[in-house]
Amino acid sequence: MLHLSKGDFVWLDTDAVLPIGAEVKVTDTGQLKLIDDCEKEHKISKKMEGSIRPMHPTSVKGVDDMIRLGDLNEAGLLRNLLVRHKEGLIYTYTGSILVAVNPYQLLPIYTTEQVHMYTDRRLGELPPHVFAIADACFFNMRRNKKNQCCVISGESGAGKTESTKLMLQFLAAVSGQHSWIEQQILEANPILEAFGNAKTIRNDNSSRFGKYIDINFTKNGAIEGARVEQYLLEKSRVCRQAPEERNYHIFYYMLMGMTPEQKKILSLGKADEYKYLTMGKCTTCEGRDDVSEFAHFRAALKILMFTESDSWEILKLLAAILHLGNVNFEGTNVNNLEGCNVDPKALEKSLTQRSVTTTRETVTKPLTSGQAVDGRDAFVKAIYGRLFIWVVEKINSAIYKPPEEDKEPQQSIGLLDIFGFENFKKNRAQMPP
Ligand SMILES: Nc1ncnc2c1ncn2[C@@H]1O[C@H](COP(=O)(O)OP(=O)(O)OP(=O)(O)O)[C@@H](O)[C@H]1O
Repeated sequence: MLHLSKGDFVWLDTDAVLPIGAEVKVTDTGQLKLIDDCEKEHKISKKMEGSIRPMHPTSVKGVDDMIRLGDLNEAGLLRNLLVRHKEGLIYTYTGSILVAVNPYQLLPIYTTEQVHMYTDRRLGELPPHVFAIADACFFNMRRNKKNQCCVISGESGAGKTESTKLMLQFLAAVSGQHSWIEQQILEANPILEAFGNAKTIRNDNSSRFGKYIDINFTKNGAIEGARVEQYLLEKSRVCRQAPEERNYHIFYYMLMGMTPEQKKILSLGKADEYKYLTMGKCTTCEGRDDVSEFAHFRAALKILMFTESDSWEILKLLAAILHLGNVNFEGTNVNNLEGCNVDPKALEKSLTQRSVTTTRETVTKPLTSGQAVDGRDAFVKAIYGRLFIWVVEKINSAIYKPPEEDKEPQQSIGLLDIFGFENFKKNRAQMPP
């Protein structure tokens, strides 16, 4: 039997998949016992002999670079993150990879002082931090004259979007210009999030698309422009949401934030009046203020050079989507053929009939109400998808400055936000072959 004394740390096999860390303590009667990392008590018995192993000293208090762990296995990595998280340390290195554990609270570690502190420092010189990674990208790009790419991955709600924004914030700060273009790049986020993020059961601000931001720098390291690429937007969300989930933020923003006059022109009411917004039986999101988010979104549109007319066209299109979602199709039976009706006539024709053109003739067939609903939803998803692409193109036209011919090639840092894996699986069908 392992000789144990008070204060020792061990790995303990339990029914769980992985061994758990435990500390040796003394009971009131002077016996030794184990308290595991989940605060569960275990009596020490002869039977346990095979299920206890000594813990390497590096795993006891944790290390800031997991390459240094003596117990370098899955349990060791997870315990290291746990120990550090309990101390409020959310960042840990594994070599040049940064692991971030979502703190779900605002920590005072992203201040201007922190930006200065992490600027021009070698990776590992200071405690692990997302700013250190951004600084390493910037430094390597400038010193080696090579483009850099940073991959930000994790499951939904892990903190990818926040980390991407923090990296952007750092790069904008160290680029040192504090110019219009930097503000424009930062303000592209609220627009992208309005159209591409939604409340899910795992994350109140879940990105439902993948994003690659390429930030271009002059040879002196000043931000010159950027380009956003989007991929695999979850279009099905526009027509359907799972319980307790919402449609894209933009719909709720506009219904809460538009003036009564604007809403009257577009015949809009409250969110709970629209089928497309109520599938998840959830139209509000605790902690999110749709009114102020809409104001921020409108301000960001102006910064990204969307005209008043652009903004109004967007709102009109979104209103049309909401109205279309409320169209009902009544099943009918004409000449023994199942069909459906809507009003007014023109809409009825386009949504309730299907035309097939052969080499010789065009045959028009009525759709059943189910087919009409599917057709309408497919149409709406296509419109929203096009709108999203258009918005991204418009953002790029404001922030992307193609390199001038006679100038040195631009250097760039790419930030790839690989969104939640379940999105990827859901949208794989939309991927090009
Ligand atoms: N560094 C951080 N500091 C404080 N809060 C954070 C941090 N990172 C994440 N959060 C919190 O966690 C929430 C979810 O994070 P985020 O949206 O970045 O996740 P995600 O990985 O992008 O998820 P998804 O794949 O669903 O888009 C944020 O809205 C924020 O409240």
